[in-house]
Amino acid sequence: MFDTSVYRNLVLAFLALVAISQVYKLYHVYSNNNSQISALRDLTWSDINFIHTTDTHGWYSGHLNQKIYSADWGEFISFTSRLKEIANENNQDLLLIDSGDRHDGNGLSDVTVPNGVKSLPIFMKEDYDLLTIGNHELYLWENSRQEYEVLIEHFKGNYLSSNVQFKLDNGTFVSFGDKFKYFTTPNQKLNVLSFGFLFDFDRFNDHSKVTSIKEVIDNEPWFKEILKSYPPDKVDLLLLVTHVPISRSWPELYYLHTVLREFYPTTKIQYFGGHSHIRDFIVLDPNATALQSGRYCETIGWTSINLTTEKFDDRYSRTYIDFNIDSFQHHSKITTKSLFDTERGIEVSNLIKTTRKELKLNDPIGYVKSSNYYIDYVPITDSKNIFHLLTKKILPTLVTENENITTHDERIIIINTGSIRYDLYKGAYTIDSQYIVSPFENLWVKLTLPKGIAIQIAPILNDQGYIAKHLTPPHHMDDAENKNSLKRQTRFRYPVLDLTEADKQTIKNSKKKAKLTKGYVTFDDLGHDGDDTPHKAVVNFPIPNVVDSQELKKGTPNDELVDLVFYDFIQKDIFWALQQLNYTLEEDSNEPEFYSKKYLGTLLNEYIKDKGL
Ligand SMILES: O=c1ccn([C@@H]2O[C@H](COP(=O)(O)O)[C@@H](O)[C@H]2O)c(=O)[nH]1
Ligand SMILES: [Zn+2]
Ligand SMILES: [Zn+2]
Repeated sequence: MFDTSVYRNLVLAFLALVAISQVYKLYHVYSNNNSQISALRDLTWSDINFIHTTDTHGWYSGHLNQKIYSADWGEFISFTSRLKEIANENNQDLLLIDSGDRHDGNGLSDVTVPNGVKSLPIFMKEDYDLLTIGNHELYLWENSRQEYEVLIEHFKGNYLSSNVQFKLDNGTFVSFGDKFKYFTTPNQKLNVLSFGFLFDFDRFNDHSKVTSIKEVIDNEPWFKEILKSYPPDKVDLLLLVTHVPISRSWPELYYLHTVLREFYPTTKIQYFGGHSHIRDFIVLDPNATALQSGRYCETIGWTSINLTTEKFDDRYSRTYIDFNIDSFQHHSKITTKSLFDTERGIEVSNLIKTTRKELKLNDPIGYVKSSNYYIDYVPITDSKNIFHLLTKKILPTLVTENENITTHDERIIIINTGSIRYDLYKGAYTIDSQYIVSPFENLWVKLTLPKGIAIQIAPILNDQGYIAKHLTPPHHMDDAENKNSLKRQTRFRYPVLDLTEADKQTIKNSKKKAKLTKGYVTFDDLGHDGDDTPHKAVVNFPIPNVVDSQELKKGTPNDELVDLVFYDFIQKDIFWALQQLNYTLEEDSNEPEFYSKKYLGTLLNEYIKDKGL
């Protein structure tokens, strides 16, 4: 017989559990006293608030061996959902924005053909309000097609591109997404006019086209017509979602700004930038600022605007949020992980796990035992520098796959340092590590040159006079031109040249706090309190545009013929250097010959698998 009192007790016990869990939830949601995360700097909320990502390059699994960037895309989705809840409760607006470059740099995005097939559906689980295209969506046609057919289809009117076009099968060029968007924000009912721009990129595939911002403004009547049809009384805020560095040394946004100010003398303007992979915030004038939010899911950018205050100091805030769960929970004010996670966030985290398994991203190929190898935390000549490793050990293992070419006893191999994207960490080396270090599967090509000429190519490409923006690692782009504003650089540079006394004190203090983790210490136009987590600054040593591996014999004459091997990606630059040397190639050898398709990532794999590091 069924005993009703047992049933009643069970129901009561269940109800009691529900009640306890609700109280527990309320306590954790509203208490913010967790000592582990209380050292963080809080976000400043205002009328309108923004979460900005840029240059994610497929890092949706998070950084598996760096705790400070270890959250995954599912956790990011939970984070933004929690922030949206806060915004709605307070009748404020929160918009999510992405500035492009969504693949090339991680196994999750790059191991598939075409790359992005598995990672973009993960990226797309985030509800972006506005997004735009980066140059990495334009190197290869299949990536542009994917962008056009999958992303734009999914994000519909939120995908903005005012200066990039896609060529349809019938040969007509159409905009990548929409050229502009005029909308009203859900809570504050602000009228927003927005555009999407890419920097003046000239290496797009032949199914796409980039028109420079200047050309759009000067030669395409549609742009000014839009500005005229939305006069200042119809626009509370202009949003420029761009894949353009916001630095003052990059003129494109400043040209755009001058023109916008002719039409909107005092309207609030907010720029979002990308491409140079740094944290930065710039004040263009009292009513216009620009935010750039780093790279590789290391940073989430936050900015907020108070639209009514008279005081400039209260008008803007910006925060660079470290991509980890402590930061996310701190800013969401939810200290318990299980209460922080949303159903959708958990689903996406699970999707990442199963995709990684399917793509075998965690399977070890070999082990890096001896040391970490850094891009710029140690000087280029240090044995722990990755370029030292590549030029001394890895590149010499390259052999030609072309039986039909004549090779010579001596050889120089040149790589652009920008082709190496991240440090190589001690521990299991996987297919993921391969793409993290070296994602670009470019072809090796060869020229035959007199030794005296070949040895001068790398020094010419590294000469201060040659600002090879497309060769340099992205976050070093500003260095050459920005010598006078080193203190505004995203991390402390070495040597630090022109710091003020206050800056020096900050460095001293940050070094004193031994417990701080190493990471970004950002100097921007609002000071140096922008990083949500105070860090111990890391030192970044200078890196040249290119490095070379020289297999040369001592004493051979300068007119001895040698092989100069390089990626086809830098062919134009090699030819430019030859021109500087007044060297003319023989007519029958003025096209580089195919040398090998075994790109650097594969060479690194084979080396680690066979010999170990
Ligand atoms: O095939 C390629 C494509 C690109 N690179 C390097 O990447 C940067 C651009 O990276 P962003 O993320 O857009 O800043 C470019 O300057 C090259 O250094 C490459 O080496 N090979
Ligand atoms: Zn990028
Ligand atoms: Zn870019």
